[in-house]
Amino acid sequence: MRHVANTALARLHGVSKHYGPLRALNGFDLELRNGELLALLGPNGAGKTTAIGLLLGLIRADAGSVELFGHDPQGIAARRQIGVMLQDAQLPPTLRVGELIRLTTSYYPNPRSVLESAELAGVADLLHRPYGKLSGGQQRRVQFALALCGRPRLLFLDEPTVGMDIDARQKLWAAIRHLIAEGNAVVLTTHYLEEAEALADRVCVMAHGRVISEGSVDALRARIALKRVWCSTRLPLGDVAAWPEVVEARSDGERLCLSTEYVELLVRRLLAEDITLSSLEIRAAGLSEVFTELTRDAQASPTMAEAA
Ligand SMILES: Nc1ncnc2c1ncn2[C@@H]1O[C@H](COP(=O)(O)OP(=O)(O)OP(=O)(O)O)[C@@H](O)[C@H]1O
Repeated sequence: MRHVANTALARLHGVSKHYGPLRALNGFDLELRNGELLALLGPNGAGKTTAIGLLLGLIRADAGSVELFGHDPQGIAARRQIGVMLQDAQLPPTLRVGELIRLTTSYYPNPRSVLESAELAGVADLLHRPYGKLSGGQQRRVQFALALCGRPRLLFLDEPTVGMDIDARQKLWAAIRHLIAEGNAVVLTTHYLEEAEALADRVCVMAHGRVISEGSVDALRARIALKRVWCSTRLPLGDVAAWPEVVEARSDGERLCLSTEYVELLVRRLLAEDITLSSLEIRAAGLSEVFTELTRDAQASPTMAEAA
């Protein structure tokens, strides 16, 4: 992992945000640090976009403090140091890609050239095309070019690879890595767990407006000590599921998948009780399984605040 300077570029502290009776953020804390990629994960409605909207000064918090480069996020000095790619970007459809990039660079004091921006985002071949005539994935790449063209110190990417095919996604990941290597910071929201695994220095899992876990991808995975033991066995699923070593048991039709904290004990017992046991495989939990387990408890929490 890269060395990441521990300097906060932006901060949400004790932030709450309501939409009517709905509490989107609830005493939420977040710090964005220099030179790091932070992935914000969480199920739909967790509050990721709301957190970004606050940092961008698009909405105001009901309580708590919000800082962007030490200032109010609505100040122009702070805004000139950020690049943004939101989910609901609305851009003039008749403008050509090159014109859009040129217009956006004009807001920044030290922008990249139009060509450099377009090349980094993989849209150099689209410069003369009207934005409205592009495919959804191409439009997302143009939005990425607009986010990076101002040479921002901090980029906000809200689900940047939605609608992109695998090739486009890989290219965008490479471009994001390039920006990080240049020393920029990125905050990324995503539903693609492999995206967080591929890019993130730090992962913050949100559910119901709160942080439920924060750390490196590895640390996150280590939080769930459970291992998965896969095997083909003639032992009935119901019997194995009742063993004290087994937390959860399921079958994919061919093999059993057993979740356990006690791998050695479980494997010993399996082999002792079924000498024909085969296709044995032990796996650590993937981030997607960790994510599901972390959010499961939070799902039970209420989303509606008491009427104010
Ligand atoms: N302008 C709004 N008016 C009313 N409710 C809103 C508004 N914006 C967001 N919400 C609600 O606030 C909660 C948090 O929404 P938010 O968009 O921040 O979640 P998210 O984690 O970004 O979700 P997703 O992954 O679906 O993009 C949701 O319940 C959402 O319906």
